Amino acid sequence: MGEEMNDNTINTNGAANNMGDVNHTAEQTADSDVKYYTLEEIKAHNMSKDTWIIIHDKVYNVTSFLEEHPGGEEVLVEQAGADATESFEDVGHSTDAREMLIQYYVGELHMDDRKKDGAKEAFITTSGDGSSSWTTWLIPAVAAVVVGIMYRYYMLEHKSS
Ligand code: HEM
Repeated sequence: MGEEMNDNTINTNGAANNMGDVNHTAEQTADSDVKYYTLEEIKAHNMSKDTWIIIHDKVYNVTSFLEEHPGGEEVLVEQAGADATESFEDVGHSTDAREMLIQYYVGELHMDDRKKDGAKEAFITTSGDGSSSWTTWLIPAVAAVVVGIMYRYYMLEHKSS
């Protein structure tokens, strides 16, 4: 659950997104044709000779980067043709790494293939938190009742002997 929340925060404020957007917007206004790729199209680039990955709904062709990747070629090929956002974020890549993304940018993930947006996930997370705060008082309350009962029994036994 912590991870989900973390992911949301990154989606909203993520340096990669913001930096990417700024740079890509400049490119886009120049020739104003952003390419949108469906998951189906991206999936075709799933081999070491031709490796595309998705990070935060942006599509990157990392074929030429495979051998340079400090984390190794294998991890990238494993994610080839798929969404690597979670693994990319799990590693906690540096700002330098995020800036490097720009040079491999080829387009955007098609709207229909994007996961439901952060707002909905945030809602689920929030309602999840609500139920966990409900359990946070219930558990100590039950524990207190049990301890109370045990104490009474102890006192009763202690009195009679
Ligand atoms: C185009 C996308 C990517 C770029 C530009 C990139 C770049 C980098 C860079 C520059 C580093 C050195 C450490 C740092 O500066 O953070 C690094 C390390 C690493 N990366 Fe990536 N990376 C990418 C994608 C991924 C993905 C998708 C994964 C996981 C599946 C991954 C796993 C790792 C690992 C395991 C390390 C080594 C961390 C360590 O040894 O401490 N990377 N990456």
